[in-house]
Amino acid sequence: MAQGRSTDEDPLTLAMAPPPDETLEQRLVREAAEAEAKRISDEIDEQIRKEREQLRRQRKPVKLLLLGQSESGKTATLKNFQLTYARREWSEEKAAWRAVIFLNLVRNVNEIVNHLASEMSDLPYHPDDSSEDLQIIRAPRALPRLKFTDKHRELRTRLAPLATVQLTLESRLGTASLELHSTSVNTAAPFDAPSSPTSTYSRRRGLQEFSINSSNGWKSALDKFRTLRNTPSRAGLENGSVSEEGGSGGLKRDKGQDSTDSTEDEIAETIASCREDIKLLWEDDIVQETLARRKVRLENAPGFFIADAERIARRDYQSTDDDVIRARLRTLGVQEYRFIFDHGRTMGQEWRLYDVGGTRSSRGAWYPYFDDVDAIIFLAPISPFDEKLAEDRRVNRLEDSYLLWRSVCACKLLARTQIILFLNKCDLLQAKLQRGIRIRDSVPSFGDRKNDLGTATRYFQQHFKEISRNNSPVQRPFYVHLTSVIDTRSTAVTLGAVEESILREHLRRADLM
Ligand SMILES: Nc1nc2c(ncn2[C@@H]2O[C@H](COP(=O)(O)OP(=O)(O)OP(=O)(O)O)[C@@H](O)[C@H]2O)c(=O)[nH]1
Ligand SMILES: [Mg+2]
Repeated sequence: MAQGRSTDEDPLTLAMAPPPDETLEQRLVREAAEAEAKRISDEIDEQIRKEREQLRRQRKPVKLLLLGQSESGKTATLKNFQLTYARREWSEEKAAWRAVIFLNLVRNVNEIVNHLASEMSDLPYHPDDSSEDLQIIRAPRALPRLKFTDKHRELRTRLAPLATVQLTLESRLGTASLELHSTSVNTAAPFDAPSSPTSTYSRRRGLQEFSINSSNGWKSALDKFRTLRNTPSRAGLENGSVSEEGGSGGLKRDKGQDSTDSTEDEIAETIASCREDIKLLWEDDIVQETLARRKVRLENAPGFFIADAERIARRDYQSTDDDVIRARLRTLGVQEYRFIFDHGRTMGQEWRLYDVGGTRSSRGAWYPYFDDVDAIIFLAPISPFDEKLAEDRRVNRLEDSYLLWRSVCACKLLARTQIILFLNKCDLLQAKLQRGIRIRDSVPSFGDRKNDLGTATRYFQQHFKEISRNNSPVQRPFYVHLTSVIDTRSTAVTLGAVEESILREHLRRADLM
């Protein structure tokens, strides 16, 4: 039976068997073809194995930490990620930002009304020294009194209800809606303190004070206003803030929801009834002169919406993408934001973004997040080269960013972590330079360089690069982007590059494990 074939062998085997009268030459050709077919089949198997492996590794979430001083644009960057890669969550959350936009608008109005009231009563004014943008402000000689009329008195009276609206919104939105105006922390990077027994104690205390808590972040602040009209039930991932109890700031209807909805409607109603007066106030020449004399530049401050009052102060106002990106609500503690990308190269991949509070007193809570993070986006706003920190008026904002950047680069735990620098608020920098503000007046080392955007960004970029080179424990590539993260289109392009670079690093790290 050695040569013979059993007649009950299956037809396929018989069909594939070499013909009994095969010549040597034919056999060689057949065997070569079979070897080639096997090679191709093995290659396909290997490809499938690799793809499976890749999928397995991709399933591990990509962890991204957003760092930078307060008002640097961390939350605005997070919103851009959401807008670009998680559109469903974005559209669910968008409506909830309406209350914040209302608060921002009402604050603009009340701030102006307060300045108007004290200028009308000739009260002495001590200007906010957070900006040194004083070169084009009034000459030292006494200026003639402004010619206020009944119109200004009436505007003040008719806009008075907005003071109550502000208080209602602040109490609803909680602590996050209030900016921090002082701190006892006087270092740029409190996570970096030497570990003496006292500092360990104070660090632990700091961590307790600022531990992640679902009840104090912007997400939970928004939850109170979240409108659930369109909220589908959410299986699987939820975005939410981490809490020690494992709670989530995700989409939950709280008991007060109905009353919240009606309060928000009433607020919209009150604001809408003031629409014409808000416009009159903002467009009034005497009011503008009052603000100029008092060195108030609302248009450069976060949450500037009064110029859009015509559109926003309406009962049926719905937040737009751009408004949400520009809305200002401070981040407290550390907010974890999870989502599965529905777009881009990493479609289907889970990302976890950590958005932190950036004031000096919040930075003590950052350290635990340095472990096991794939990448950091460090935001350094370069427009406030002539401004002071809100929480410590002695400290120049740019100087604070340099110190913070140095500590992050020098941190041993981050020695092998990819850090991507966003030199942010380039739009505001350009506006400042166009107004004739000279960098060298606040940054002497800038010297006689040209006072234009290109020269300035190159100069700042070089400075950050040197700090990284001189302080990183292990040499690391310097990734930098010039950004204005309120510009959603250009930011989407930047995030595309960032996504790719982080993913590459994520896969490389997974390979090492
Ligand atoms: N014009 C302009 N405004 C920006 C830019 N980036 C951020 N903003 C605005 O600046 C304000 C502060 O930005 P946030 O993203 O809230 O700052 P943050 O870093 O999260 O601040 P904290 O939560 O306090 O740490 C918001 O109103 C933003 O819309 C920018 O590039 N240009
Ligand atoms: Mg924030």
